[in-house]
Amino acid sequence: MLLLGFEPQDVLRVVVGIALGLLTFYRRELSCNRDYHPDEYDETLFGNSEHGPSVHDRDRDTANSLQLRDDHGSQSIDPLIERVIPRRKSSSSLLTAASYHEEVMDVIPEKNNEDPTEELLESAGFFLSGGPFLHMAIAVFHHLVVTSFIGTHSSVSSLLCWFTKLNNTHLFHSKAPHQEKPITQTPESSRAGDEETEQTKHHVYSVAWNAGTEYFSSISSKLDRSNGRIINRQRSGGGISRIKNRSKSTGNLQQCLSDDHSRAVFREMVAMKKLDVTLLPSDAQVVIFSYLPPADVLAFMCTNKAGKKLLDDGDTIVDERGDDSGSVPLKNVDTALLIWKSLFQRDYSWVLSDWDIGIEAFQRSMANYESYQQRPQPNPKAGKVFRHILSTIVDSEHSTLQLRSVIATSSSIHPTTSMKEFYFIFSETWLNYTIAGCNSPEKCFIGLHGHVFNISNFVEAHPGSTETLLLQSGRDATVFFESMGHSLGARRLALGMCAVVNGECTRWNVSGGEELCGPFKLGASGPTCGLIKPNSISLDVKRNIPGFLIPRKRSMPRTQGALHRIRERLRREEEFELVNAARWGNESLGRNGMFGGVHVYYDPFRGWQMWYTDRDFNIVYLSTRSVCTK
Ligand code: HEM
Repeated sequence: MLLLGFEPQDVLRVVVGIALGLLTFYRRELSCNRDYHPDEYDETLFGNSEHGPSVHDRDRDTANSLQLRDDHGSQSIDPLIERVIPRRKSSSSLLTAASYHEEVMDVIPEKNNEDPTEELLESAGFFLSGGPFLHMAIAVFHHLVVTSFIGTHSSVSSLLCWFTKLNNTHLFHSKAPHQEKPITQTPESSRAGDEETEQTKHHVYSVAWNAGTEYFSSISSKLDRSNGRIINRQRSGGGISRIKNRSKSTGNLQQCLSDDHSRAVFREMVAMKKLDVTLLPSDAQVVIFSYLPPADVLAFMCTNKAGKKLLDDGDTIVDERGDDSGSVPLKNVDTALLIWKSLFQRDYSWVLSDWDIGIEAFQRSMANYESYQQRPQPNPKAGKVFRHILSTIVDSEHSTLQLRSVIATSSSIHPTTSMKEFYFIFSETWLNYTIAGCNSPEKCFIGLHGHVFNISNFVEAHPGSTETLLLQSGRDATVFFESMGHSLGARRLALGMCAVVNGECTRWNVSGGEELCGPFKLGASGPTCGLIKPNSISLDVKRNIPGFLIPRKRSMPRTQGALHRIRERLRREEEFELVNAARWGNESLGRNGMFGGVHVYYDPFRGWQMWYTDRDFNIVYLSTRSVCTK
């Protein structure tokens, strides 16, 4: 070795390397050759390899059964139910919730309850199995050869290079930063007829895109720094853990804005002319804001007067429309309305145009349109907002509703005068509005923690009785669900029935991965805001992670941030409407005239409504106003 030009310490390294390799091989033989005996499991439940499927087979079966989907796109849980419930029922007539729970918990593979010692052994086994050692040995060998034959300088760079390569392997995997492609063409620009207009528009959108990108990348870096400061202060016991807890799915920016320093940073950025979005043309502003989650739009609005003026359409709407054509001239005052309209279109409109349950709800809203039209018009501004909302829904790509005539002749049936307000009211009320009356065994939908679940295939197999579920379905039942203390198995079972996911009520970071939120998430329909179709790609990866949609254990209902004022107002109104509706139900229908009780919900197009199931199991919808004025 010395003759070949190797230094003594290099020789020593090689010897140590070989010794480690041998030790690894020996240790692996000793420790990793263990196997579990099937006796360790309860054979009465699982059988053994001779008499029944092994636990691994069962896990695989369960995973497969959870993947099955029915014709309507929701996952079918039949195989799981068939295997678990009837078997129990036949073996013992007394099916208690506890035994069912045990069985569901056993059948559904629980990944997170592995013995920590096993985990430790496993990782030690991996370390000693030679995986990392091989990379290291190659790097050292490369280093030695290059040191001896090429020279010290190039050797150092080659070693660095090797370690960089190592960094990119699965052992030290680091994700590339999120990068967006510049906009090349927009739907609007493709529609434009003449070339010149198209070029101008294209230019405007490029300017908008670049301004937006620059704007938000600078926010990101500043937030990164202020995040760093927050973490440091937390480490040094800076007593602001409250702020950390406040992080919502869209809350990075908001979270940082809770910090005085970050708020100042943000204000400073807005004050810099170069990054001032308020100075851009209005269609560029619409494009930029349509890439943001609503919480950040609100945060922007709160920074200064220009931001508020740009985004608050509450007081500025003036109905400029002279004819009934439905086309509204674009004025500066309309920018806020258009921004909130584009956010509504991005986040919620598909529910009313593409989801059959939502379409039915919307058609119900429109059914009494004539009678509403005859009412005196309280506010001419409301008519304009309503027309915009309708155009959003009808313009939707896959819309099945033909409501253009309604738009052309519509007047005020919608109680709000601001698109921003409508956006937030809808985000709070969509659930009870869309699934109202869906409480029959054939069409049974239920709301849990902000999401909608299609339990039609499960309702008859529910261990807590079919009637209990039917009584609580057709509305949000989180409180009832939680008060029964459902097990983790029950929660997992529900995941497969999810029909609409509320991006704001999910925990994107449950698996410990990065949080996809705030200004970092540029993209037309960011997964963190609005409603997401359960088959969306962004969800596929995470939806089966416990805790992502429904909390793993008994918890308060999940709510979305920044809506305290609206939520509080709706809650007070709901209490009042419920009392009135119950009184009306008792007086007019009596105890036997209905199944369950009278339920109320807020129709964002018509205000408070109520529904009940009559004696013949038909759903009856009524306006609270119409019954209370009788
Ligand atoms: C998607 C929705 C639901 C699913 C998947 C579900 C599933 C289950 C399961 C698997 C059990 C057995 C016990 C356990 O594992 O915790 C159970 C029990 C029960 N559930 Fe549900 N459930 C749902 C919604 C509801 C709702 C909304 C109610 C309304 C009150 C309800 C009431 C009950 C009752 C009363 C029991 C029996 C509890 C006992 O005997 O201790 N469930 N449910």
